[in-house]
Amino acid sequence: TATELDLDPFSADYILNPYPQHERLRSKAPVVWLERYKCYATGRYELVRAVLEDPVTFCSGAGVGLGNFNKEPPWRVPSMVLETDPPNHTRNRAVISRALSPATLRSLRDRFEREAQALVERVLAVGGTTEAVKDLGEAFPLKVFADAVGLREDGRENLIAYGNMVFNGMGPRNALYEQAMANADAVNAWVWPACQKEALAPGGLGLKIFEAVDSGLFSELEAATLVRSFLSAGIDTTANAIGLLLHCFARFPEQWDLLVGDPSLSRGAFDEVLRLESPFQTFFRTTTKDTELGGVRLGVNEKIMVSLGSANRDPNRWDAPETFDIRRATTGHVAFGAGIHGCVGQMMARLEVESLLRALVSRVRRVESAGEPRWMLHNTLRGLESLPLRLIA
Ligand SMILES: O=C(O)c1ccc(C2CC2)cc1
Repeated sequence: TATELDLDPFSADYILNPYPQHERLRSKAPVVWLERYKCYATGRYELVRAVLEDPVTFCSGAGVGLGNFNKEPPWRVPSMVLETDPPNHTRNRAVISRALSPATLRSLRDRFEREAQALVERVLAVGGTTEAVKDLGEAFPLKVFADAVGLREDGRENLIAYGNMVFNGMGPRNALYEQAMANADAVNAWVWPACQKEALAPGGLGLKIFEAVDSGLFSELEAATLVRSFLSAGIDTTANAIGLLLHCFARFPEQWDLLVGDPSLSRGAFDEVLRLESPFQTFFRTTTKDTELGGVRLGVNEKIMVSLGSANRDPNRWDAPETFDIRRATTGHVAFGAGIHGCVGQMMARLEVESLLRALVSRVRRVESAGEPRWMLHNTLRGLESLPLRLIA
């Protein structure tokens, strides 16, 4: 059976300084047993990929958090993409993938770039000091992505709260989970109506999903649930990624200089931020049979935690994994997951972040710290609670 490791990935100590813990996880054994959470865990790049790329042995239908839907009911109606397995997953994901087609993304680029430029000008107009998580990280996706989906303008702050419910809800029933769920009813009272056909603006991604209803593929309820996936996955993830990106450039100004000198490095820069910081830290899968991984025997219907954060810094896969190098060859990082559940919105995320990054690079010579950043305590996402910066034009 698996070697035990006394690790608490959901404790403040771990969250505030995860890297020594990742090293303990990788070096103890290929796969360990966390008695505290009664689940397996691995942080090794090769084994994380092996789990994510074998959805038959390691399924998503019992949830991708610590909670096992075979043992306890989920807090919300399961996602038709994230929390399903083939064949339903295949059919459902195709609808979302089609709505996020390259043609659709190309049609959004100008609007995203204009919004990014306007946002950067607003920050510079007040002297360049900014609370970057709120003013840039959250503000940008809440505007451009929510507009692209066709969401109502009022009440969009609920999307941040809902993302916290979705992602903290993937952890154990700890204080972070309970805090996130504190006003679940009020947040759900905004989110679910916002996913309905009559609430969605013409020409948006939301109504594209409802077109699949017209073709008899899905019910209205299913279409609304698919739209809910946009609201669940498309805001907090990107918001935290933007905060982490700005934090990286504030700490490594020579990398900013490189980018200012060659803005075409923007795409690689975003992927390197994702590899180094992994905004989405931990995923779970559930074993569908007795199996073995890395030579370790695993029982059936057990949860296994895969640490994306650890895999993206595994020294057996990456040279000098703790350095931030925007010219690094980042192909193969698992910040967007891997395999059939690999992030279906990653090209949207890249369009958003590159639009913002190019707007910043064209006007900002230096990204400087303007005070001590504060890390967010969160069961699943890695991000900053506060990031005071000064953008020097
Ligand atoms: O379909 C959903 O609701 C959904 C929620 C969260 C994610 C996380 C993994 C990025 C993905 C999908």
